[in-house]
Amino acid sequence: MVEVTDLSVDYYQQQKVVPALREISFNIPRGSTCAIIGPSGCGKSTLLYVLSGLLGKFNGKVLVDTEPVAPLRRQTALILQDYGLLPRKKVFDNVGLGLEIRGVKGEQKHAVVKRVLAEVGLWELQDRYPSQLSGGQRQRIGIARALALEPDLLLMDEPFSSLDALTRERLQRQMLQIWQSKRMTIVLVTHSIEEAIFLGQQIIVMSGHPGRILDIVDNPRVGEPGYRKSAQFHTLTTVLREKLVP
Ligand SMILES: Nc1ncnc2c1ncn2[C@@H]1O[C@H](COP(=O)(O)OP(=O)(O)OP(=O)(O)O)[C@@H](O)[C@H]1O
Repeated sequence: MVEVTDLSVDYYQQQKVVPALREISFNIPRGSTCAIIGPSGCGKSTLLYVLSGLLGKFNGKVLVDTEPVAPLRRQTALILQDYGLLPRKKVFDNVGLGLEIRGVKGEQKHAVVKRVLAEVGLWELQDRYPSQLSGGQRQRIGIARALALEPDLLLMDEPFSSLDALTRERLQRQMLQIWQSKRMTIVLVTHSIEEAIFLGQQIIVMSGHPGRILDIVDNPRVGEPGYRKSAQFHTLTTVLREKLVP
């Protein structure tokens, strides 16, 4: 689904080159999950922006569903850290925003918004404004808005980082259920080793700035009942910690 070959990205700041990513190569099979983890500033968000098509200036080859990555690809959804909800629009309209932009209106829009809000368990909050929601609820609304577009590629930039530990675990479980029922391809940027292991069938470990790939770890037990409490989960936590903090 995603094929990245020799990707390098530079930013330019006051005529100085800021190297962000160097010689990144990996593949993500369709319908699988991938977590990207690495130290602050190593280029994780940059990598996600490239995959979303928002950042078009790069060297190397990036294919999404066998096509060169392009902006506004219809079936790619990006969830940013701040959820991107519009404060003056009610939950219903926030969730329906992407559909509106794509020309889906009226009854059809209503049915989709209702379905995805029910999927994240928040249909009853449809008339609230974002400021009237908890952080976890806002995040679920952000997820619902992405789901409304029926993405086959869901990109998430530290989606649960600002939440308390319990809410975070609950939303991780919910994300896993959504993935198990829909089997879209998910790419998740995270600072959390636990989150990477809980959600990423493939874990891309990046070095510090400029970001290179240190290792790609296979994690096939994602989604198995009781995985978080298993010995293998804990062993992998230690392995990843040693890679990140040698
Ligand atoms: N617009 C920009 N201009 C210049 N440099 C930038 C720009 N955006 C990001 N950078 C630099 O590129 C590098 C990668 O940034 P990026 O935000 O992708 O890292 P990150 O791994 O997501 O960081 P964090 O984990 O702290 O969110 C950093 O060193 C950052 O300072």
